[in-house]
Amino acid sequence: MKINKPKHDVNPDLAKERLKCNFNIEEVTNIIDGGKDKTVQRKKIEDIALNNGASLDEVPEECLSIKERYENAVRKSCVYGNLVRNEMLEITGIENFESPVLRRTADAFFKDISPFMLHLGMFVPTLIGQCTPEQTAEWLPKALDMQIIGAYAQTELGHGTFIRGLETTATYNPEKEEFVLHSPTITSYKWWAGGLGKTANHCVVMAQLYTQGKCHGTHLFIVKIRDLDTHMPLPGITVGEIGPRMGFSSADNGFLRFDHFRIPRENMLMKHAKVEKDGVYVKSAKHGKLTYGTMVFIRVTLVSEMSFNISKAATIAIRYSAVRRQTELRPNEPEPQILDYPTQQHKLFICIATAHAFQLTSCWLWNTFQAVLADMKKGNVDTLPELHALSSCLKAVSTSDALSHIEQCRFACGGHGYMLSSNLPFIYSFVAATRTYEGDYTVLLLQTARFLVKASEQAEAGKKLTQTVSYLNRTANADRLNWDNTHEGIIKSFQVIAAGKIGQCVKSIRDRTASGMDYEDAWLMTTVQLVGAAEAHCRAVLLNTYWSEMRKITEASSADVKKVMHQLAVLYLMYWALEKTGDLLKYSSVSKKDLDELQRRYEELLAELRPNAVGLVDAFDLRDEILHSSLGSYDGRVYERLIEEAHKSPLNDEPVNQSFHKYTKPLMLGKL
Ligand SMILES: CCCCCCCCCCCCCCCCCC(=O)SCCNC(=O)CCNC(=O)[C@H](O)C(C)(C)COP(=O)(O)OP(=O)(O)OC[C@H]1O[C@@H](n2cnc3c(N)ncnc32)[C@H](O)[C@@H]1OP(=O)(O)O
Ligand SMILES: Cc1cc2nc3c(=O)[nH]c(=O)nc-3n(C[C@H](O)[C@H](O)[C@H](O)COP(=O)(O)OP(=O)(O)OC[C@H]3O[C@@H](n4cnc5c(N)ncnc54)[C@H](O)[C@@H]3O)c2cc1C
Repeated sequence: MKINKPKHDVNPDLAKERLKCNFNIEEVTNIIDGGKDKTVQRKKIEDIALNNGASLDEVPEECLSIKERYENAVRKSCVYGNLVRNEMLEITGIENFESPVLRRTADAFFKDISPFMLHLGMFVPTLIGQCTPEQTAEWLPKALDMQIIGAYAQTELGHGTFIRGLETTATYNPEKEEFVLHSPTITSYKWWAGGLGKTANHCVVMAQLYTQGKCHGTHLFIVKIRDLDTHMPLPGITVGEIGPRMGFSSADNGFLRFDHFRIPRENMLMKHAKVEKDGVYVKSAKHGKLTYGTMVFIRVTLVSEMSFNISKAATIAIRYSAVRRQTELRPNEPEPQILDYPTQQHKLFICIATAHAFQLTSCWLWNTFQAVLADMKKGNVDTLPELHALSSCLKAVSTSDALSHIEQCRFACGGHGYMLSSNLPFIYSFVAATRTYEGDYTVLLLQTARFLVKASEQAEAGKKLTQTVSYLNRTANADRLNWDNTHEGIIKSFQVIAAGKIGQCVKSIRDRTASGMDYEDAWLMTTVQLVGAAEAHCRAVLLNTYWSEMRKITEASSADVKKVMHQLAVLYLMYWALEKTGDLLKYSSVSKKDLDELQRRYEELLAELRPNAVGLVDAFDLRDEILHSSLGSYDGRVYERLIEEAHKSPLNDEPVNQSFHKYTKPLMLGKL
């Protein structure tokens, strides 16, 4: 496989690691990409992006002022957006405008984030999912052609989670066939929308719909907020940027206030519910929550996004750990590579396995999502609740796990991992936001818990359950599981843990209502357990899906690739079994001896994977331009790059900073 050729000699330790690798790296890359043809397509698109303007900034993004950072990001977004519409979409096809390949190439342009991300990430998907055919024909081509740039303005200052509590109003006036958008309170300011502050000229707005004197709940509207020529906010619109935050520093998250701002009736996105010209409201015939569709879509895509982010962090930390030597093991012997420490392997190899687990699970989830969409097209919404429960817990757990694994990657790089030039802090702060946005971790797990409690009651009543909860049919009344020290045994034990926890929640709610509490309070008092039960369910789904998809996808692989893919999946099962020993002891007959044996096998597995560690991250095939890391580049020139990056600091522009003469010297001379 052609890897981007390093300009410099490869660090000798890293070169030796590559010689140790005993499987075909390209074969694993093809598995990750979803097939050989997909790898070829990805590389073609990467070449287009990377050969046309994704050059590194002369001054690192992080050394610019807030304004400069934003302006630089807009400049690069325009180059990138132009390439997407003129060249890349021709290869992926318009229907795949949000392909992970495009997302991946964007990283070569932005260390942090593009102000256009929400345009492609949420505005366009909302048009695709929420418009009538006429509205699609009107808006979508303009959006894809970047004639209009949009944002997704749902969250308000006062409410993000509780969508039904949003306060922005859209009141229909049948005489003028217009909606009047209004922000009645300070808490009704739209807040957070990416790209809204300075970049977007349109946005999708979620507002409470009033017609014929009645509120019909939240609906979506497309709103032009700025003049297309002058970019000035239109009268009735107050819009701006919300200020510096933990990450997302090169984008413009925005606020927006409406003062009786009028839009035509046709600007309500009417695929599901409608307001007729005379003001009659026609509700969605299918399901009340279809306006939440873009959120479900993004939750589904975030699982693959998490795989990508973990693979970046793991590549950086593992290559660095092969180059870095520290501490004498024995007197007068060379210091070992830090990758030789089992504690380091414990921090890092799980990251490789998790990247694979999330990638395979995300493909499976994507197929499930497509199947539900196909059902809905035929008018059948029966499969939507399961998709909502699945996408909610997988979004919550994958973002949360990614965050802690990425943090471990930073710890694994010691002090140098704290440098922005390592890119680990950028990856961390980007992923930190994913745990909150598109549905907070706890809130989404509680959504899954609602579904699980109902499923458990149905299982109790002898009803046959759908696929992802069918284990409840087998395990609902099971006592402690007989521990079975096989891979399938571990997966089954996670299903029993989940079933046990869900059953315990149902019991707690029943006990509380029996003692006089109303259902809402009984539910509230049980929410700590409910979150735990939903997490346990998600672990069972992840373990089962990773294991079965890995076996399917490697059926035709070479023996060496089969072996290493199998080892990673076993590592994942064992890691989680050891993380959850308390649960295993509670819900299965596992003994101390069994757990000691599991620990020993886990440690042996780390040692078996050790020679392939660099090969495994090379298989992620992340080009240096995408990694943006002084510690993780293919050639391993870690120390040279750290020094080169240090020299780029604007503080090194002159030998003496003016503050010395202005402040420090007067202080030294007692003249302050
Ligand atoms: C140039 C660069 C190029 C880059 C390339 C592109 C890269 C793309 C990458 C992606 C980047 C994306 C960046 C995104 C940034 C963040 C955007 C946001 O945060 S946006 C803001 C995101 N904000 C959030 O995510 C807010 C989170 N909050 C929520 O989602 C909801 O308010 C709620 C779910 C918590 C409750 O809702 P509520 O209305 O109070 O509902 P109730 O509790 O009353 O439940 C009633 C029934 O409804 C059911 N049901 C509910 N939902 C759904 C559903 N979706 N479906 C089906 N059913 C659903 C529920 O189960 C229940 O059923 P049952 O039990 O009765 O049978
Ligand atoms: C970087 C970033 C980008 C964003 N981009 C956008 C965007 O483009 N468009 C947009 O519309 N929004 C966007 N958001 C907003 C985001 O979707 C919300 O912040 C998110 O949905 C969480 O809502 P909240 O802020 O209201 O948190 P809150 O709901 O106030 O959460 C605060 C705490 O309360 C807890 N909590 C809340 N409700 C419950 C409950 N029912 N049960 C138990 N605990 C609960 C939560 O678990 C959390 O610990 C963005 C946010 C961030 C950080």
